[in-house]
Order: sequence, then C-alpha cells, then structure tokens
Amino acid sequence: MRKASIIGRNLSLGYTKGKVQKEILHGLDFELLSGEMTCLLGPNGVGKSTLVKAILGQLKPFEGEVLLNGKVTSAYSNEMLAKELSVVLIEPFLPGNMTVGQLVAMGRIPHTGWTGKLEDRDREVIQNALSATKIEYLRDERLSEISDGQRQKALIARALAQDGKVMVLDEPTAHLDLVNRYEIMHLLREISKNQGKAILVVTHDLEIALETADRFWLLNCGTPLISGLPEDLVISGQINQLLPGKKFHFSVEKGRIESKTEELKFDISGPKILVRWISKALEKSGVKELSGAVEVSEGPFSLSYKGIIYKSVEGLLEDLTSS
Ligand SMILES: Nc1ncnc2c1ncn2[C@@H]1O[C@H](COP(=O)(O)OP(=O)(O)OP(=O)(O)O)[C@@H](O)[C@H]1O
Repeated sequence: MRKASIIGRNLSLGYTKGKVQKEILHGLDFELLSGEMTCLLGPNGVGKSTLVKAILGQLKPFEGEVLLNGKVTSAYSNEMLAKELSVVLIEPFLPGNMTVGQLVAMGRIPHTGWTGKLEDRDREVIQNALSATKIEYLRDERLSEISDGQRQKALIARALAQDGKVMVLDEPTAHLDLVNRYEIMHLLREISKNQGKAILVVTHDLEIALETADRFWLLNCGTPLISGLPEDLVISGQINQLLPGKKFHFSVEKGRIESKTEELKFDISGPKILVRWISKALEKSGVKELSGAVEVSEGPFSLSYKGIIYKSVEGLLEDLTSS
C-alpha cells in the first residue's frame, strides 16, 4: 500500500480582494501517493494552479487543511517545507550566464544555507540529480545556450537536488515539442518509481498523461476532485468531465479527444485504418455526404471515386470541394 505524502481535507480555496472572498474550489479531498506520478488535469481557469499554491503552502485555505507527512503545511517553516517539497514552475527569466551545474546546485540551498558551501553529500546528490535527468553532459553549459527541453530537465534536476519526498510541477512540458514532452513525462514517471517520490504534474497533455501517469486528478467547476487510475476514468467515461461542452468527446477506441460530428454517411471501403483517416479528412473539410462510394487500396495507396483514381486524399478533397 502506497503512503499518502500529501493529504487535502475538505479544502476550500480562493482569493481575497479587500474584504471580499472569491471562492474558486470547494470541499476538495485528495491524497498524493508516494512512488506515483499523478497528473492534475482540468480546463483553463478551473483552479489547478490555485490548488498547487495551496499544496505548496503559498495560499492559505478558506477552509480545510493540507497535510504533508501527516502535519499541516502551515506548521512547517519555509526551510523545512523546502526540504520536503520541491517545485518546478514556469520560469521564463533564468540567468543566462549560469551553468546547468550551478542551477542544479541551487537545489541544495535549503540544506546548505545561502552560503552555498557544498559538502561531499551535496555534491553526491547533485551528481545523482544530473544523472537521473540524463543531463550530466550539460553540466558546464550556460542556460542561455541550451534548448528549452534541456532547460526543463535542468529545472527538474534542481528540484531533485532539493531531495524532498514530494515534487510538484506546473505545466513542465508547456512550449516543448512532442518528443521532449514525452521524454520529460517518462523521466518524471521513472523518478517517481526509482526514488519513491510523490510527483504531481499539472498538465493539459491528456494523451501523454494517459501514457505515463499512474493516477489522474480531474478538476472541474463545481464538482468534487475525481481521483483514479487513468484507465478506470476512461472505462467509466468520467474522463469526459474534461470536455464539458457538446462539441468534443473522448474516444475510448482511439484513446484521444475528437469532435462529436453528426452521423457521417460516407460509403468508404478498404483497410479500416485508411478508412478512418479518409473520413477524418472529409469531416475536417466540411464534407457532409458523398454521392458515390469510395474504394481505398493500399500498396500503393489510391482512392477510387466515381471512376476517377486519386493518389492522395487531397486530390479527392479538391474535386469534392470545387464541385
Ligand atoms: N491572485 C489571484 N487573485 C484573484 N483571482 C485569482 C488569482 N489567481 C488566479 N485567480 C483566479 O482563480 C481562478 C483559477 O485560476 P488558476 O490559475 O488556478 O486556474 P488554472 O486551472 O491553473 O488555469 P490554467 O489552466 O489556465 O493555467 C481564475 O478564475 C483566476 O482568475
């Protein structure tokens, strides 16, 4: 049984302006488990960052409490909190002159104090953090001279060097390309497993989260936080809570979000996968129906429609949309 590193009990969160309290989230209960990567998903503005601030002890709840290792976070000093909890937030302004090694060493500040004098133990932890994030080769590179993906790994290494049991990351893959997004999420999953850390990742990347997360927390306006295995949430249909409008739904068969279009009446025959992609292209270009059948062949790919052979879907679409 996994240990709950962070527990939220009956949390109500929001902001105070003057004397007015604006409540954003109400009655939240949750447990962040060690050795697991949990992804927090929800629409823009629902309160994900607000929840993260409360977990980090930066926002005092209107009601309820956040417990870290069984003790309310407000009872921790900033220094103690930094030893238990590390954070990766979007940091657009990092000093470009700093090297990756220096940035990662900053993770040791809660342990060394601001003098930053590193002992053997600190150096070992820094080395382990660089190696766990696979960026040892970047140690002497300047932050201004590495890629966004490498910088993100360096920030994760800094959080690892902090050596807490809990890591919280707010959109660590924003602005990264697809390969880097997968790489970072796989890396975080690996760290949660190998180092037994409780990792919370706020993300909008549903498909990558489905591939990598142990657990999802789904946040939606006015409903309790839903926590569960991603696969259970897909099977039960609760994943659709992320898509409250009528326009989109989560396709269980395809494992991704798609638009709910009216029943399509395309008569397309051929290999199933090719038929699916052709239907998608027709759907996207606004074609509602065909006045004949499409036959698809593969190796080499061709389409036959009303006696004309097309070598690409684009050719068919050009004829359909120009007529
Ligand atoms: N400092 C603040 N003072 C007042 N209201 C705030 C403050 N920060 C956020 N809010 C409000 O709280 C609500 C939730 O914001 P939050 O940033 O937590 O959402 P989010 O789910 O993280 O959104 P996104 O996915 O866009 O990052 C929004 O309506 C926002 O306007």
